[in-house]
Amino acid sequence: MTVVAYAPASIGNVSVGFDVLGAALAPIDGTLLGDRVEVSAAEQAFSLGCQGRFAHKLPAEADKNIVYACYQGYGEALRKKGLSIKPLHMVLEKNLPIGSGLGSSASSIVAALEALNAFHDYALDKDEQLLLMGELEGRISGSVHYDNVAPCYLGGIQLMVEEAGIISQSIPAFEHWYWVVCYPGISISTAEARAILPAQYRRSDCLTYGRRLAAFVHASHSGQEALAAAVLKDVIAEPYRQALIPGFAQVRQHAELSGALATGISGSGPTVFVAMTDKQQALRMKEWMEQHFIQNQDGFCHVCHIDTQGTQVTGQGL
Ligand SMILES: Nc1ncnc2c1ncn2[C@@H]1O[C@H](COP(=O)(O)OP(=O)(O)OP(=O)(O)O)[C@@H](O)[C@H]1O
Ligand SMILES: N[C@@H](CCO)C(=O)O
Repeated sequence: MTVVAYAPASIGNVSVGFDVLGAALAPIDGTLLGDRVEVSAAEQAFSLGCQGRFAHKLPAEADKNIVYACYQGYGEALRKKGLSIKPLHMVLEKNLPIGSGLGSSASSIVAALEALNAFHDYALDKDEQLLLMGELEGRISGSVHYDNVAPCYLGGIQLMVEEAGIISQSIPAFEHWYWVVCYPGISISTAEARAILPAQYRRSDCLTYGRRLAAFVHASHSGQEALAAAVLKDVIAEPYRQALIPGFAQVRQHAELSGALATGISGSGPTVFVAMTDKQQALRMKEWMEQHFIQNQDGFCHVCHIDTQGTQVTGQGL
């Protein structure tokens, strides 16, 4: 038996919701922008293979790959239920660059756990899976935050609730918005991009953050597109992180002149997103970013819609 799971890239924070808002991405040209993991039956307890465009950037030792931690964490969760993990071989197809701001580790974690769970007849329920995904993501970035794993797993735009036994719930997305996402090719460590943020914020920033996030969620539910776009702004991370991203100010300036709804940093960067409503404008923005923002051969740009499905078990071999 062989199972393959795909898990999409995601935009953490979506500017207005630091650590509590995340959106899954689907390129409009049908490209699969996310990692895939294959699980198949084997003789020995565990082995891991890696392939794909960014496999050479993964840690050399298999036990340093987050997929190995997923195997261990999943086995532990099964043991707590009186079940045991089967002997298996895993293959990670690493399609997302590491330290990109596209939820690269989250994509590996979600694809690995979804494939493992499908391989074990869905022994864990969705909440158990999401809790485990958050814990594993926390091990890499230094703190548990679900804004990549939740949209990657569940799809859509997810709001982290983390109260009353609810981890995350989806909010409506403006279906006709185009999200132009551009990875310039350099890497930024999430842990380091978190370490440069202030430990405390001014009261006025806290009030602005709460007001804009509430307004965005309200506007999304009530279909007020202009209001949603107007409040897509970040006072928590962007003022401190934008200096880490060469060319960010120029992207924003060009996007504003090109009719963009908003520009922001995807997760902890360096990927930048530009939200637009016109497809031709979005395609032109992509071309401009390819020429002016990408720094090396690792960079890429996609025009995306919001991915509504989240992770998918495709059933085919890699
Ligand atoms: N399968 C994996 N995918 C991504 N990173 C991995 C994986 N396995 C181990 N790592 C390690 O985890 C760390 C990931 O760092 P970081 O959280 O900054 O990247 P990221 O998850 O790719 O970021 P982002 O969410 O911004 O895309 C790196 O040190 C990387 O070597
Ligand atoms: N919310 C996290 C996302 C990291 O991808 C951060 O901005 O640090």
